[in-house]
Amino acid sequence: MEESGGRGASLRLEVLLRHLSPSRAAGATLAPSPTSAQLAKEKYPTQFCYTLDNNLLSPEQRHFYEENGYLVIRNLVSSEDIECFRNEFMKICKNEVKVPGLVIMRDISIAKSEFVADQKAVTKIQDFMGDEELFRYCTLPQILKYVECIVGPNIMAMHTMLINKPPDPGKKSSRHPLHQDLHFFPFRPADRIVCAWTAMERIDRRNGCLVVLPGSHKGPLKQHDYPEWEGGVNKIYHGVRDYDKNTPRVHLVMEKGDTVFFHPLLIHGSGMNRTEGFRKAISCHYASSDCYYIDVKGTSQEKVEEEIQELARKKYGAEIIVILKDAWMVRGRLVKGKRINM
Ligand SMILES: CCCCCCCCCCCCCCCCC(=O)SCCNC(=O)CCNC(=O)[C@H](O)C(C)(C)COP(=O)(O)OP(=O)(O)OC[C@H]1O[C@@H](n2cnc3c(N)ncnc32)[C@H](O)[C@@H]1OP(=O)(O)O
Ligand SMILES: Nc1ncnc2c1ncn2[C@@H]1O[C@H](COP(=O)(O)OP(=O)(O)OP(=O)(O)O)[C@@H](O)[C@H]1O
Ligand SMILES: O=C(O)CCC(=O)C(=O)O
Ligand SMILES: [Fe+2]
Ligand SMILES: [Mg+2]
Repeated sequence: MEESGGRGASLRLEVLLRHLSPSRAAGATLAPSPTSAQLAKEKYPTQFCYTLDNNLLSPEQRHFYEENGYLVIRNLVSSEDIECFRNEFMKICKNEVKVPGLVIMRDISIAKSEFVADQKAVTKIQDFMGDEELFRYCTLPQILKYVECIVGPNIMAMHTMLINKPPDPGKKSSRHPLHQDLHFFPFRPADRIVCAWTAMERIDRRNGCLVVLPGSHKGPLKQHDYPEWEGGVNKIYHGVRDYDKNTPRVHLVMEKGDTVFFHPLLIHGSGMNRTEGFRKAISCHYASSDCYYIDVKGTSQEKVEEEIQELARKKYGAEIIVILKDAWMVRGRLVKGKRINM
């Protein structure tokens, strides 16, 4: 990285002074070194709108998220932590642990087959905020410090998932169609929402890595529908109806512990799992507690709300009228700062 001659010289002087006389170096004779936010603004003078001023992201990282809508941070979560999450997930699959509020999803190809208490039957668990061990993922300080650069100091964990993408049963149903997560969320503003997604093992094209359309977060929320896939589509796996097919797709190859932060309008999906293993990732969607709920009636999100309410009616009985806002209010958990609206 290039540094202006003046600043480089003053930094060297400061180091020298500190070396010679610590008390003098601490004095007010030298200008304070520029913050990371100041450096970013010098280097990229255009307006930032997807990130907040912070002292963590390098100017390059900040610019990358602004332009592409995602940022991969390598080796952010330790192997030890990931093994704890993996063990807890296995216990849940074996019914050794019961988690209040948990939603367990099985692949459509096995949804109607006989139940086995094994990870083979579980494609994804959602809403693990009732499991202290898994929820620890959402509170990891090294993740929250990146989240804070995007959503600010008051942070809610709104939606949690552990995805256990099964070996494809031969029908390509292990794919996740291209979508925008905001389609599922009745809160705004979108720029104060971010997903953290951590690979629990090496994930590449063979086992179905994330695929992103860089820059798509700058576009609007698009219409979503079930894709017309011959082998069937999982419940609520809506895909964007149309997108620019010429936009280059980027496959995010990630090692265990690598974490991607992405904007809720970023178009993304995942390919099929061609291996025999169950490829695992853990994720959390965060929002600023300053966000507000919107009424999705009359918008492209109306259908997804109806579909979720239909699921809730089946699960909890016909007399229950679930207000989407309330459903989110009870699931969200504060992880940093103050709880304001959410
Ligand atoms: C209180 C309200 C809150 C509701 C919470 C629901 C969450 C909503 C999603 C929010 C997502 C936001 C985050 C963005 C991320 C984007 C996504 O990942 S969206 C895609 C994920 N979608 C889901 O996970 C859907 C939510 N899943 C579920 O609700 C359930 O897993 C379920 C699919 C309804 C199945 O649950 P369950 O009731 O335990 O299952 P069964 O009783 O065995 O089956 C009921 C019925 O459903 C059929 N079925 C089961 N699995 C599938 C499947 N994968 N695909 C299609 N159909 C499935 C099953 O055959 C049964 O059918 P029947 O005809 O009634 O017999
Ligand atoms: N025919 C299709 N129609 C709609 N979406 C698709 C189609 N094929 C793949 N996708 C979606 O596009 C994204 C990336 O798919 P991609 O083609 O990169 O993966 P793949 O076909 O599983 O593997 P690869 O192309 O790397 O061999 C995924 O979200 C996938 O669900
Ligand atoms: O395949 C994955 O791990 C990610 C799926 C996804 O984008 C989602 O659940 O919202
Ligand atoms: Fe998603
Ligand atoms: Mg392909």
